Amino acid sequence: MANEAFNWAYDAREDPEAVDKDEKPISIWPEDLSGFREELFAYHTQLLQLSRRLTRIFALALHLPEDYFDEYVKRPEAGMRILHYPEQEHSADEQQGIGAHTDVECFTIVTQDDSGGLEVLSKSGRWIKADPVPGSFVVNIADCFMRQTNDFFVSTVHRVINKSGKERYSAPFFFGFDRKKLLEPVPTCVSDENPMKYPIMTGGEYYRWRTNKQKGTPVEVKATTA
Ligand SMILES: O=C(O)CCC(=O)C(=O)O
Ligand SMILES: [Fe+2]
Repeated sequence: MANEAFNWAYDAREDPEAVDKDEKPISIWPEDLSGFREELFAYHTQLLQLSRRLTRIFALALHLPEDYFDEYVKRPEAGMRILHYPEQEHSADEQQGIGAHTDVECFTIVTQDDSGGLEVLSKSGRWIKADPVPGSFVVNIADCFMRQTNDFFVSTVHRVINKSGKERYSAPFFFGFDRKKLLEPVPTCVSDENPMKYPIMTGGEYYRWRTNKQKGTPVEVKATTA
């Protein structure tokens, strides 16, 4: 086994800025683990608020008004996963914890223990260790943000190989924009010389296309023209 995980999704009841507190939650939680949901959401809510702040910093970095993404993060996507990578006997060809991939949403905040094992692909095609630094996170750009910035921000290809000889724990937080909104290019990332490279669709349409693609089911998604 390469890893085992527990996943959960955004829950309006745990979002201090929720626009619709009555939105029905979708995640299923174990009933017999006292404090499990509460403890995880205490952390999740902090990361949610940090992510909203990060979108303001990203907006400034893109030479946009600071509040440019505020409308996109009123009802954000905010899935989280706690992962356990068992101690592994590894050989050269069978050492993957998670194979090379990019994440789907806007960006991912990764909390990891001190085992190491997360690697990111550099522009020159070399794997670089994203070694854990105490008190810091790894933040990876993901595909929706790459689309919206027309490749100005590039998704980080990453993988995990647990070579530590002990168990590894991590907790990625996947932050994305409101799925109902169009993944329109931000104005500072398109021009006559640099037209939009991607068909424009909502975050929800894109997500469905991506997850079906991963399952190997070919689907047609019609691009919505802005
Ligand atoms: O375990 C990690 O450090 C990263 C996990 C990851 O890339 C993922 O779950 O998408
Ligand atoms: Fe990932």
